[in-house]
Amino acid sequence: MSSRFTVVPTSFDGLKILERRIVGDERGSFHRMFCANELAAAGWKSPIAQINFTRTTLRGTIRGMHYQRAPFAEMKLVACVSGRVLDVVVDLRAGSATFLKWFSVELSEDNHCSVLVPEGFAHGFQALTDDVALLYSVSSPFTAEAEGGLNPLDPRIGIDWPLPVSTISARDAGQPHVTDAFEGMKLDAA
Ligand SMILES: Cc1cn([C@H]2C[C@H](O)[C@@H](COP(=O)(O)OP(=O)(O)O[C@H]3O[C@H](C)C(=O)[C@H](O)[C@H]3O)O2)c(=O)[nH]c1=O
Repeated sequence: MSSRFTVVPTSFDGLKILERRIVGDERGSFHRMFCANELAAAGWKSPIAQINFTRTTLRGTIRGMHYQRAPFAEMKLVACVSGRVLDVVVDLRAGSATFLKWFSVELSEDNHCSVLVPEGFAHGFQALTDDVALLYSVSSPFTAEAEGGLNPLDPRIGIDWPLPVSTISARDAGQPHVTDAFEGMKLDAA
């Protein structure tokens, strides 16, 4: 069976864009959202621990930048199943050549792209249309006590959000800015 995904590497180690191949017929279309075999080859090495669905009502809303500290760090496979978002990740891996650098990709219902985010990244997005929905698989269960966050408007990270922020949670708006003391995530931390 031919591949159901085209895996596109990025300049960030382990961060991949997956283009889902659409199978269509007179009834409509079919595409695979996850495939253990193909995803293992792309770097997804763990069972799926959770699949999350979020709906965001207003264009311009930002959710993020969230991560879980080791040993609860998560891989994420993120897809937009309604509307359009700018999906953004920040590399928090201690010693990474792209430490504290950000990467963005547009995900939409129509472009059939997912982003495979390795452990050690903060993740967030901005809704580019009203009524966006994200469906994303994570490799580690939600662990509130291990949650961390970056301020999505932190000038030191410098994320270039395309729209004025329309809505942001108090929690996200109140996240601390990165200081010189921030050494990043040591993923082999016990
Ligand atoms: C992530 C998560 C949250 N929750 C609870 C915690 C809160 O009571 C409520 C909303 O959580 P939060 O405000 O963190 O939701 P988002 O702002 O959409 O956060 C998510 O969106 C950004 C973009 C991410 O990448 C993370 O996966 C995730 O943090 O759901 C759960 O019960 N289980 C979960 O797995």
